[in-house]
Amino acid sequence: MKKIGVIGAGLMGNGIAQTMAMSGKYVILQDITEEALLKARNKIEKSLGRLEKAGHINQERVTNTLSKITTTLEIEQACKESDLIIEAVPENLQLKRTIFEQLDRYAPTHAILATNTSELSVTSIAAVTNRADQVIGMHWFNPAPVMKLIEIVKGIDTSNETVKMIESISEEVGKETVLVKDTQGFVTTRALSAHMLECMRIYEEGVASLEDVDKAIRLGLNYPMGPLQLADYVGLDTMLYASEGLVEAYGDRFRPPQILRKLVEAGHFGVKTGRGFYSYE
Ligand SMILES: CCCCCCCC(=O)CC(=O)SCCNC(=O)CCNC(=O)[C@H](O)C(C)(C)COP(=O)(O)OP(=O)(O)OC[C@H]1O[C@@H](n2cnc3c(N)ncnc32)[C@H](O)[C@@H]1OP(=O)(O)O
Ligand SMILES: NC(=O)C1=CN([C@@H]2O[C@H](COP(=O)(O)OP(=O)(O)OC[C@H]3O[C@@H](n4cnc5c(N)ncnc54)[C@H](O)[C@@H]3O)[C@@H](O)[C@H]2O)C=CC1
Repeated sequence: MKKIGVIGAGLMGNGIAQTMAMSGKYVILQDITEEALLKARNKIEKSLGRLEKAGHINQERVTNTLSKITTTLEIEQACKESDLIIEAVPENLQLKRTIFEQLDRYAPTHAILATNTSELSVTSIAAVTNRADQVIGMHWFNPAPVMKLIEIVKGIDTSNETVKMIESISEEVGKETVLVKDTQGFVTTRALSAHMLECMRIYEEGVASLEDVDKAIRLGLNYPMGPLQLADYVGLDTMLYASEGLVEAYGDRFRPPQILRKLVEAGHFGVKTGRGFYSYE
């Protein structure tokens, strides 16, 4: 797999594009606005700069990586020569199904179509294509260039060959993998949501301040980030979509807390909008 299409250049799309290009893949990154593409390029440059400053890569690798990434507003352009297409558009089943119809139409017949969904049904997404055996969940973690895991989700019709190819490319780009059945939330989103949503309720009930809930989990349980800080980092919009999907599958225990819903209603999605539980302005 030499050429990778990435659909959606947001938080995850730009990190996935960067990781692939750092491993020598040619990447074509697509989004619906020039602004999103520009923002993505800036984020990639910043992240590469950070890795260079920390001594992980040299200037030549930075230049080389950037030269391997092109951007486009045309989904057809991102598909037509790609061996693997990774979708990272917002967590909405209908949107993803619409995108996959187009990926199926424009991608070469050998291409694998992967979704970075956090919890939606890979099987349902695959069902709109004529190649369900070549559709798979390839669930990355934020920040994609740093986090070690890819959670591979095998839909009902995903072939073993497709699984093997995704395991192989994940390893090639320096990631470890786990293989999971296509169930709502897989392993990681189901486990993380239970923890994060409960921490939001603890804060909502006034048990401790925002800072102290985060500090308690960070220092007392040895997590790299507090749950409310992590929620801002992941994106509160994404968290709300994910928890709504989990409620449908597992019931009330994943019900989104009022505070999460209100922040999203106000347009405060976390780091990406400058405000969430914390302010970043
Ligand atoms: C209802 C719930 C629904 C949820 C559904 C959506 C979510 C999903 O589907 C799946 C997810 O992604 S869940 C989120 C997973 N991510 C995490 O948990 C991140 C937790 N935080 C961390 O690991 C570290 O704070 C972190 C690595 C971020 C930063 O590390 P530190 O705190 O130690 O800070 P630094 O010292 O600044 O960084 C450590 C090293 O990493 C490098 N780095 C960090 N960010 C980078 C980036 N964006 N690009 C490049 N390099 C980066 C940094 O340079 C540093 O390197 P060293 O100098 O070598 O240590
Ligand atoms: N935020 C996180 O920590 C993680 C998110 N995910 C999943 O990755 C996917 C994307 O999430 P984020 O990158 O956080 O969202 P985001 O909101 O940062 O980025 C989504 C991007 O998709 C673009 N987009 C919207 N409609 C589009 C279309 N029709 N065609 C092309 N691009 C379109 C948007 O303009 C935006 O740039 C979601 O399914 C999410 O659940 C998976 C792992 C971690």
